[in-house]
Amino acid sequence: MSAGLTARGVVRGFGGIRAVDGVDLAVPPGRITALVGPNGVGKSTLFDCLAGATRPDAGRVLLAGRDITALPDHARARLGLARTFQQVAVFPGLTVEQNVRVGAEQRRGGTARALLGLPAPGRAAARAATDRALRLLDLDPVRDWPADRLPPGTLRLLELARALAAAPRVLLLDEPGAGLDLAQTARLAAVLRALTAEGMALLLVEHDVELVARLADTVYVMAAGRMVARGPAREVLADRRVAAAWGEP
Ligand SMILES: Nc1ncnc2c1ncn2[C@@H]1O[C@H](COP(=O)(O)OP(=O)(O)OP(=O)(O)O)[C@@H](O)[C@H]1O
Repeated sequence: MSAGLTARGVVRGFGGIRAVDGVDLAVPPGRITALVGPNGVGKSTLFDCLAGATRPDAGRVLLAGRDITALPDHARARLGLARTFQQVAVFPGLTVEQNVRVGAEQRRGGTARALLGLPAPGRAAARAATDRALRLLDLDPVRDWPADRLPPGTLRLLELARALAAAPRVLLLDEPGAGLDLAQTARLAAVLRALTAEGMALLLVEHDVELVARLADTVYVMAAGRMVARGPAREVLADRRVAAAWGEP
């Protein structure tokens, strides 16, 4: 049984297009895995199959050895899988702190308990998880701001903080570096390293080659729905064929 998240032979088509065409991928604990490739090669579709936003036509997705292929995204979240979105998704009317608190509540099944009219247990634990996530992403100074007043880079960090407050075992990040300034990128890199040191399994879909080179342990390269290369970041990124597939000169 392999820990972390694993895809085996995943296929997902749209009409006549096989967006993902029989893909294997491993996202092990304590490592940063990156998925790269030019636009339109199937990265987001594979990401959605892993996160549970869409179902594969064939193949399996395993979380810590358990087959989760048929589970919807919210059931996967309860098992310790969290994700962020390419188009940042936060609650604009809530404050930064309230947004992160939503993530912390998910970790305790708080939404289900609230629906049943039961008192929320472990309120202190949720508060502690919220505070930690806010601190990690340097969001304390803006914790009372409405989310819709944040600049794009800070919004992205907020989305990450909310995912982290749920204390996931596996975290899927869709373009986490997009829109960040240099200081925010450095903060992101430090946080992701710290999380993997604690044993979290991380997958990044990322266009920023420098960020991938700086962070990733293992890089997978997709082209036309298939994996065309995978291996240690330094080797894969130095490969000319990979640079060509990625659209580099
Ligand atoms: N909902 C959909 N309906 C029809 N076709 C789709 C759908 N989603 C993706 N596709 C097609 O599947 C292929 C793979 O798209 P996908 O978005 O997964 O690629 P990508 O590598 O993530 O691209 P990008 O880097 O631009 O996000 C493309 O040809 C795309 O047009």
